[in-house]
Amino acid sequence: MIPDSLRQLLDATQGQREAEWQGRRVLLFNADWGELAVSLQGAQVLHYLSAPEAGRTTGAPSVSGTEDGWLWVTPTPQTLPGTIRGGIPVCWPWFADESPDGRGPMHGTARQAEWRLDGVDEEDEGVEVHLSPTTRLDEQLAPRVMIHASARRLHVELITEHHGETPVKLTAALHSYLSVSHTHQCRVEGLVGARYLDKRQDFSEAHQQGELGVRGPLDRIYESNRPLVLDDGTRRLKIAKQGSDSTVVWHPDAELPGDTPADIGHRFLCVEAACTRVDPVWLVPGAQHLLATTLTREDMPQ
Ligand SMILES: O=P(O)(O)OC[C@H]1O[C@@H](O)[C@H](O)[C@@H](O)[C@@H]1O
Repeated sequence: MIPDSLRQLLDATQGQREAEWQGRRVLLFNADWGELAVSLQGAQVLHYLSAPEAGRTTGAPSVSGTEDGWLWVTPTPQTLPGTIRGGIPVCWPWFADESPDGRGPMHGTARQAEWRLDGVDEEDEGVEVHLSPTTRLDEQLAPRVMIHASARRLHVELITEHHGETPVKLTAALHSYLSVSHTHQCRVEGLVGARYLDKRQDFSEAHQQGELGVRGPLDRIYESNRPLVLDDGTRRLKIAKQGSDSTVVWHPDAELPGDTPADIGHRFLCVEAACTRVDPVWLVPGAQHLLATTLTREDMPQ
């Protein structure tokens, strides 16, 4: 689900360019393999659409589906220095309110920060984009983001390197806002039997009974590293991940945040590759951690 203003910028793009959207610098790609938009605020993917869905000829048969893309992004984000709700926010160096002193901003400082483009490697089959923050966000840890988009998949990596002297606890998330026909049509397959903490019930513990059907507000941390399928009745999106034993599933249902217009508030579901209080990473000096998410369409010919 792409805002009209971003759609217009992409339609006016041939190949690669930088533009301004909602006061942020954005990298835009409109190529034979598909479309990609990335905000330099937060190194945040805002939009991805594969070529077969856009009806382009890449050798792959075209498939039905919304031409809106796989991600949802609000058309009315907070003004700067506020953040953009949607796409794939990078939550780092902590998830939710798990900052070391408990007082840091929700989901860390990376998504608000300015990032720089370190390199773009574009080929006929797709593009690889490398980003790092323009300022130091942590005393000991340094993040990098790599985004790879091609005709059939979107892959995002968050790499954390430890350049300091003492072990550091890291929590993080790739907080994907996935575009869906309606939240209440969604089924998330692959969590059967998984233990979860229910944030809406004061982190009470439970186990997933049957496949997860979304029918109301949800804020859960599942202890799971399994690949999932999100089926919204119109497409089956496969969500795989690396370096993560927490899967967060979130939608506020009717309690929509102020930056989310009511008419599109049920057009997303967050399914997040995360490291949370369930599986914090203890990084030692010299070590690095890779958190990654890979989206493909299960119902698209490979
Ligand atoms: O509004 P934010 O800061 O983007 O957070 C949205 C949600 O993100 C989810 O990851 C959390 O589990 C929720 O508790 C939170 O409300």
